[in-house]
This record gives sequence, C-alpha cells and structure tokens, in this order.
Amino acid sequence: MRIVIAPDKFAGTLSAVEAAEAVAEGWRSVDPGAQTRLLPLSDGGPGFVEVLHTALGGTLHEAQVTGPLGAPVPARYLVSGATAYIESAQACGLHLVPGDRRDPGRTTSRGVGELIARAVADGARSVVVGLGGSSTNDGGAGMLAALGAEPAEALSCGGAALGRLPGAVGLDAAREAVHGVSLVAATDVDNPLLGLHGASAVFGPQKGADDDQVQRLDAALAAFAEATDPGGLRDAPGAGAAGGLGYGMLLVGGAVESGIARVLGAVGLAEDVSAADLVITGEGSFDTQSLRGKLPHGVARAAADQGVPCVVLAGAVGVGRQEAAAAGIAETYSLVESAGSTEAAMSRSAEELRKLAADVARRWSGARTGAAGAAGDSSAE
Ligand SMILES: Nc1ncnc2c1ncn2[C@@H]1O[C@H](COP(=O)(O)OP(=O)(O)OP(=O)(O)O)[C@@H](O)[C@H]1O
Ligand SMILES: O=C(O)[C@H](O)CO
Repeated sequence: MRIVIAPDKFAGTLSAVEAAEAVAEGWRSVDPGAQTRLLPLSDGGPGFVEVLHTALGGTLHEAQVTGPLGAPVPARYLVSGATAYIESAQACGLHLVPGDRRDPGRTTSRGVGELIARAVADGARSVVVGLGGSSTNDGGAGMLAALGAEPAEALSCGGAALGRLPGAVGLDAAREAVHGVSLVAATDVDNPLLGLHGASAVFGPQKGADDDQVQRLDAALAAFAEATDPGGLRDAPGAGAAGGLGYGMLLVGGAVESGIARVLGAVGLAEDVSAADLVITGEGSFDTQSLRGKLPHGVARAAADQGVPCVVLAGAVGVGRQEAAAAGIAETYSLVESAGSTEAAMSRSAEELRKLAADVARRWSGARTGAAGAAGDSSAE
C-alpha cells in the first residue's frame, strides 16, 4: 500500500515531523511492505521551518535574536536557493513565554525583524515569514523597528506602548531595508488587524489578556494604524495574524498568503496524493475549528480531489462522523480513546500514536486484501 502521512503538529506533545515518523513506524510494524511518504506540515506557525527543511532541503542558519520578553533566543531560518524561510514563532512564539509572564502588552516581535534583516544581508531575494503561534500583539512594530523604523525604542517594547508613541512613525528606513526583496507573510489565519475579528479580540486572550486589556490593545493597534497607514491595510485578510505582524509586513511592501497553501505547494502534496492508496493526516485536537480551513481539512480536500480516502489520527477528536464525512474524511481515530485517557495520550504520545497507527494499518491493509477487520468498522466519534 502507498500511504501519504501528512500531519500537523500535536501542539504541546509532538512536532509534525515526530508525529509523521510515529505514524509511519506504527504502520510499517504491521505492513512492512508499505510505501510511506512522510509530509509533515505547518500552517505558518510553529514547525514552519522544520517541515520546509524536511520537504525542500536547503541550509539551516543559526541566529540569536531578541526574544518576546527582550532576552535573546536562538532561532533557525532556512535558506533554499535565493529564498529564506523564517518562522516568526521562533523569535516571538507563545511557547517562549512562561505561563505566569504572559502579557501581550509587553511582548515584542523585534526578533522577527532581526531575522529578516539577517536573511537579506545574506543575499536572500525572497523572504517568506511564517506567522502564527505568537505571544505578541504589537502590529509588527518591533519587527519594523529592527528594520530601521523610528522611534525604535518605543516601537520595540510591545503592543501597549503603541497607544502613546512619542511622535510620528518613520517607515522609510524599514522600507529601504527590504527594497527589492519579495517579502511574503505566510499566515495561519486571515483575521484583520482590528475590531471584533481582529488580533487583540480573537487571539489576545490566549496570550494572557483579559477583557479590559483586549480593549486597550485594540485601541493601541488602532492608534498605530492611524499613525502608519491611512489606507485599508488594517482590513486586509491576514493583517491580524501573529498579533498584527501581518499588518507590519504589509506596511513595508509584503504580501499576505495562506501559510497552509504555501506549505502544501512547497511540499508538493497534490502530486504525492495522486499516487497514494490512503492519506493520513492529524493534529493535537481535531475539532469543528479544524473543519474551517485548518491543515487536516486542506489535506482532506486534496485527497478528496483525487478520490483517495483520507483518515485523521488526532490526540482528541471532537468532530462527529457525519461532519467528518462531509469534509471528505473517511474515519477519525482518537489517541485519547485508544490510550484510555488524556493523561496516557499526552504523556506517552509517540508510543501511543505508533500503536494507534498500527491498529489503523490492520484495519486498512486488511480491508484491501479482504482480510478480517474491514476499514472503518470502528472509529472515534
Ligand atoms: N498526544 C496528545 N494526546 C491528546 N491530546 C493532545 C495530544 N497532543 C496535543 N493534544 C491536545 O491538542 C491541543 C492542541 O491542539 P492542536 O495541536 O490542534 O493545536 P492548536 O493549539 O489548536 O493550534 P492550531 O491552530 O495550530 O491547530 C492540546 O492543547 C491538547 O489538548
Ligand atoms: O499568533 C497568533 O496570534 C495566532 O496564531 C494567529 O495568527
């Protein structure tokens, strides 16, 4: 059997690469002759550089940049040909901020700008920045400051300060720093910068903001938008990704693209799917959100387009059989159910995923050869 294994990360327990490897190992333990094609994926958030490196090869460059709270953090970016791939979460990700220090009023995207500057200095003609999983809400102001925007200090100290900037914002030097470079924001969401569906309201709470702070952060971003762009960039889809980093990139001539589309294109999913008998995708929590354009949904659509069955192996499954079927998903399998508890699924995630994949292999390879245990005779609901 030819299997394409294309999962997202299981946030908090397995990277996409680890998840894909565990599924492949589990499958091959039952069906050693299977041809497994591993295509770990990312939507632009954490894992972006690792999955593109797996798919494209290229060279990883190490850097030390300003982290979300100001202290330096290590970050790796990928260079493949004349294109550099940067993962904003490596410089300002939520995972870099301990739970008791989360404060989207203070965290900065400055390190992202440092990575862009470094890639451009290395000679990149195209810079693709994955956006998502951030701890910030600074409209990309810190990133712009690292590229030369003024007043640098006030722009670098987080989203709260944007409501009281000491003077006009100067963007010329930042624009000049990326002049002639194709700059792409590969975003995990298409939210605008401001308002009910904006960065602060939708993603502020997961970064530690309460209702009052959400209001203040939204007002501060609105003031920043007034000071930087009289046009409609604030309303552009994706401007609100990564705490408004999408907006900041638009200000210096960047283009917004779907991170999922960028990654699926880069890894050549459609081509591999066309030669497959089964596609396996997955993520930590497969819920109704997942069916609104998240990675497993994109993979399922690619499989459905080619008439290839697709199954989901997820940490937890919160989608019913009918909803899944409507999205082109033949079966869903839950690690929590197969491991017996959330605790077991989370603490022994790789091992439990291998076991679950072996079980799925028994069902699906058995079904193909007409053996007992037809595919899909049991699944998590
Ligand atoms: N091994 C696991 N077993 C059971 N549940 C898991 C496991 N790993 C992660 N999870 C659950 O999945 C959640 C994370 O979901 P997921 O990996 O889909 O990412 P997310 O935070 O929803 O981000 P994204 O928007 O990128 O999908 C965790 O909070 C946890 O509840
Ligand atoms: O980083 C964030 O704010 C979310 O992942 C949306 O982009």
